[in-house]
Amino acid sequence: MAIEIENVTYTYMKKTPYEKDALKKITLKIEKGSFVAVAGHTGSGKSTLMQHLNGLIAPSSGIVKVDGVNINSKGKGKIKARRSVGMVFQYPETQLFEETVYADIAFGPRNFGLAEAAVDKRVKEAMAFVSLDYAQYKDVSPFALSGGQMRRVAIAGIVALKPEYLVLDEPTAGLDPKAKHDLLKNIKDLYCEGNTTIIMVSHNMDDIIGLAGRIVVLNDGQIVADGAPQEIFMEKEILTSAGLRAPHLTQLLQKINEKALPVKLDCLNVATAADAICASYRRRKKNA
Ligand SMILES: Nc1ncnc2c1ncn2[C@@H]1O[C@H](COP(=O)(O)OP(=O)(O)OP(=O)(O)O)[C@@H](O)[C@H]1O
Repeated sequence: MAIEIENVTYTYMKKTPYEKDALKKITLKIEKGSFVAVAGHTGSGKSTLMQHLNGLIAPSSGIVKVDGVNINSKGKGKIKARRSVGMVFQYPETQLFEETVYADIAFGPRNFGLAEAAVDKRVKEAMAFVSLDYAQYKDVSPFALSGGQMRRVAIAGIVALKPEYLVLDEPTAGLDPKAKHDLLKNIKDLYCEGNTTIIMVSHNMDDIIGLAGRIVVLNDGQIVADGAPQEIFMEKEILTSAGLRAPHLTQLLQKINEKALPVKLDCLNVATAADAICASYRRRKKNA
């Protein structure tokens, strides 16, 4: 089971002076159960690629399959396959439209034909996921909330659909540090529950470091790197040309390595980095 993108090309405004090849022969397989980050500079094609995953955009050429079904074909399985991919857009709060937080989050599950008791359960779970108190916020207008709270309502609306594949297009953009920290933690918890494959767009390697098991780097509509975070963070040239930087932890280890001690650079958290520094320091002392 996977999302498979095969030789996908997408051109905006074809046959006009503004024609733009946003994706150029992209081939990518996202296995069910994985957490994949998609990174790249602004305009590299990340959002365009994400919108292909649930059929919002059909490729100019190439194929997108979800669990083996071509989601742009005329076949029967297409709607079910598309529904298994939930999409949280960049600035999803612009898509809120109902009169209360409850109604907004309940809209999708109701539309899927769930009974009211099941809808209610989904709304409560989704609000807990985004850390919005049910009793306090359920009857509030989404438009009376802060930007960060509106974002959480919009994300809850997608989470309530329990998609098998959850696509998050820069979910932390514009959030304050606490809201960002909470949201990333909740995304991690959701992934750890084990039922959701996550594809998350981010410019920020510090957001990605503790989450994704794989990073795909886009540059000018093409995949320029694809691998485990430890491998990608070492690719200084590729990252720089894609307008990205290694996470602060990796940069710190690189500096220590250049200036003081030979340390392992592929540490993904502070605890393993501290162990690597201490081990190297002990070796040096022993050999002195
Ligand atoms: N509706 C559109 N019409 C014409 N060109 C577009 C349209 N949407 C995107 N583009 C162009 O396609 C290219 C890829 O855009 P896309 O939004 O996919 O990039 P991105 O990597 O998601 O950028 P960002 O990080 O700023 O969201 C850019 O050059 C952009 O200007």
